[in-house]
Amino acid sequence: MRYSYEVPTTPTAALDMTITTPTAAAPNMPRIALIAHDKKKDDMISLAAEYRAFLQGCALSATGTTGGRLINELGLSVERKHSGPVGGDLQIGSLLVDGLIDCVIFLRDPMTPQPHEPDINALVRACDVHNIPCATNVSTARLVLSQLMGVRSAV
Ligand SMILES: O=C(CO)COP(=O)(O)O
Repeated sequence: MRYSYEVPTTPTAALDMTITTPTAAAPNMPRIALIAHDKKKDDMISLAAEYRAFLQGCALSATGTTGGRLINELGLSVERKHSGPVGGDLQIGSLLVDGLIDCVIFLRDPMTPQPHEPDINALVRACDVHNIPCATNVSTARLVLSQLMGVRSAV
């Protein structure tokens, strides 16, 4: 099977290398990573729109393309890492291992092979190793975000 993602021959020209710096998280501010595969990006935008008011009060990190859409379409403030296929998942994993992520919303596409499957597995494994909630579908994401919202409004 051929993957649809092709590594560009001139990386700086073809890859969006605009990486944003970390959002300073206030104490008790939930730090959430948002990642979606291409066929799940519309779902991510709908989900984030639904929880936009809450997410505006969170420190958000995202892989490149997902982050770009969250910024451009919803006006959210997002620390944007590289795109997933070129290491963005690993960058999110690194934040997580350093204790800088409280929750991962990772809308994976189970129907499409990904060229960076090992990176995806590494991130999900890191969530399990470090006992970080990882929602991989919209229903679970709603449960996790609603729970975080409830905890936050109870503080
Ligand atoms: O590939 C991804 C996750 O594995 C997502 O990366 P993008 O947000 O850059 O599309």
